[in-house]
Amino acid sequence: MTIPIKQLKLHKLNMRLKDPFTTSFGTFQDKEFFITELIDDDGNRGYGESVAFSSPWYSEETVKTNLHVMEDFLIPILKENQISHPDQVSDLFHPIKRNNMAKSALEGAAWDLYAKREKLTLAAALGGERKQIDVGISIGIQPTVDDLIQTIQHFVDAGYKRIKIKIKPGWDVEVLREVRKHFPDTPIMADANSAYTIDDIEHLQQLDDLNLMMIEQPLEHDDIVDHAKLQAVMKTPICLDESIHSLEDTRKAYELGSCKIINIKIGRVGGLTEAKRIHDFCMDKGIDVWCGGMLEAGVGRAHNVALTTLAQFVLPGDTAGSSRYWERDIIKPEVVVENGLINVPDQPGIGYDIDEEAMEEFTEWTRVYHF
Ligand SMILES: O=C(O)CCC(=O)c1ccccc1C(=O)O
Ligand SMILES: [Mg+2]
Repeated sequence: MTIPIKQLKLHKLNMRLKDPFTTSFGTFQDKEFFITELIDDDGNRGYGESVAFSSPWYSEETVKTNLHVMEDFLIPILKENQISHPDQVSDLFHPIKRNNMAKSALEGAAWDLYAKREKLTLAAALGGERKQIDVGISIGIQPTVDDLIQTIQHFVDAGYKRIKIKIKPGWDVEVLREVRKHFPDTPIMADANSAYTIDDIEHLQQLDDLNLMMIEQPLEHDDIVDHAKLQAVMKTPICLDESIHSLEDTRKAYELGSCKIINIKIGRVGGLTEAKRIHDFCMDKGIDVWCGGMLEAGVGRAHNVALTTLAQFVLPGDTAGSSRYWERDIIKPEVVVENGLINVPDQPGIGYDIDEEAMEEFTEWTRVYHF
């Protein structure tokens, strides 16, 4: 049955992180993003969240390009076409090249609306069965090694099931050696966010002694060829993040042997439909996957929780509790981690309500599009 979409609301929000978060390419303090709200004739509301950052450091998309592409191309496509299932949104957006985070912000709202209309949890609508998901945490580059050790201790005590440490040239082998000394048995991985080149092979090979779960995106964002060369000479599994935008990218990385693990981010791959396709391919080929994060507020976090219920998400992801980044989140209840687990909500759709008061506090403006 056609989903009778009546309105789309685009809310522009701005939220300050509790603490700055530093990666090899820069520091985040404020997060600006869009909440998309699709409303049907029966008054159901589906929500999505955009994940592009303000600057094109992680990928070429930004908050402003997301707005441009949504307003000038994607929203008109949604207005001109009828859909009965969110998979069709992905097909309708296909002629627009890339801009995956803009696509995902709208496709996510269509998935939530669809699930609510069908009275299914988003997890069930996607085919997920887990009732609880394992969570890990991503720790930014710290001022000193002591700060890092203390921060790790804090999150280990809180129950997080694996610790991801951001690295960059000058903050890598020595730091990780020290960390390993303090935490001999903790599942630890490193994320370089593309900070190295193939000339660093010998340097990176030193990480093989540290029993890391994996090293994430050591080389250039668009270089699956050199990642294959690196994987061939390292026993530590390589995980690709920035390099994977689609099922096609996944297939090519698999055929080249560029990685053994894939970090699936819904926004980076253009939405839940493509994320699920990548998941299914990885399941078929025996590639382990986990769900990455983009410093999301509650709506995006809820989408990540739902996706992680799929069977091949066998490794703890980066979807921490709301309080890891936010003083106050925009959903009720907030996402809570206990003993390293998040309970998957059992209400229809994303399964969390919007905290309207919090939304108002963080909303800069709202635009309404009538269908
Ligand atoms: O906790 C999160 O949401 C993920 C944190 C993280 O590692 C990250 C944060 C900003 C940009 C890129 C990345 C990444 O996964 O590479
Ligand atoms: Mg990463």
